[in-house]
Amino acid sequence: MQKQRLAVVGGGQMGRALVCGMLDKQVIHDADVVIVDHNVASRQWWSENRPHVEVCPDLSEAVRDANTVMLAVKPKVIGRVAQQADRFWDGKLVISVAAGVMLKSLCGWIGHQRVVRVMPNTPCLVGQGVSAFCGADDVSEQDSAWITTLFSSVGLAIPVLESQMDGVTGLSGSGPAYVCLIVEALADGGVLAGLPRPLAMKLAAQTVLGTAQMIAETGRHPGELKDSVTSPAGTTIAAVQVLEQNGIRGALIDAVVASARRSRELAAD
Ligand SMILES: NC(=O)C1=CN([C@@H]2O[C@H](COP(=O)(O)OP(=O)(O)OC[C@H]3O[C@@H](n4cnc5c(N)ncnc54)[C@H](OP(=O)(O)O)[C@@H]3O)[C@@H](O)[C@H]2O)C=CC1
Ligand SMILES: O=C(O)[C@@H]1CCC=N1
Repeated sequence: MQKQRLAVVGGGQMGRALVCGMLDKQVIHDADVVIVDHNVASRQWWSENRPHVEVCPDLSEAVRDANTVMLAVKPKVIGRVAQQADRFWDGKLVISVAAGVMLKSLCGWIGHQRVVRVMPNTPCLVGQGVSAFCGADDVSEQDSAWITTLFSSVGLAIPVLESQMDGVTGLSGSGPAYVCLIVEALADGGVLAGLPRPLAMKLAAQTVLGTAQMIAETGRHPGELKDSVTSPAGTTIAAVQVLEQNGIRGALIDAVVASARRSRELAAD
């Protein structure tokens, strides 16, 4: 395979989770990556935390030598970034991780169809992310294989239809925030019940981690696994009653749908 050089435009939250995760898994190496970020604080973060990765403020310089360019800037600026650099995209595979921004728009700005839209999530930082992707017309099998190699190094990489991208964004793209709220609230509950904060946080995070792993590894339905915790007249059913009275399932369903709706709106912004 041709040697890959990756330029990442936008070294913020998602750029960091992806690149640091990929570097840790050694699917890419320090010398093969350049981060482009106009934000001084962001460039400083890279210099302090990944001192061997090249960082620069200038898009043109970095893109020149890359054969893959990942755009990890906010949806409202991605059009400007893509058009600003339109003469650089020839011969390069372009990846966008921007929520809501459609392949049709990306290809129009970039001027070719070798473009992949990916919706990753922040647990890529620790190799436990999930990234859904779809490609435009000129993405080759070799390109798809490279995308799969890159993103499966930091979690699951799943090809989807573009029409599924808003739902993916609502569920797994935004999902780490919902889970963090849940972990934080569980820890608060532990503190209210008298546990020290560090112990409560450890118990909350490990309970979510272990339960997710149990669901993924056993393939058993979450309802069945919930029943296995719930003794007749026991502690768990008393808590489940409180959660149901407060509409936890409806709130989570509404949250996913609200994020998916916002993703659809971003396409039109
Ligand atoms: N965060 C997440 O969990 C996820 C995010 N995404 C997508 O990832 C993309 C990036 O999000 P996120 O990482 O959270 O955003 P951040 O704001 O954390 O990172 C973007 C970085 O790019 C910089 N930047 C903006 N414009 C330019 C430019 N023209 N040239 C160079 N650098 C630039 C920003 O600087 P400055 O702030 O000064 O403009 C910032 O440092 C978004 O499109 C989002 O939809 C997708 C999945 C999950
Ligand atoms: O909040 C956002 O818009 C981005 C996209 C998915 C997760 N974060």
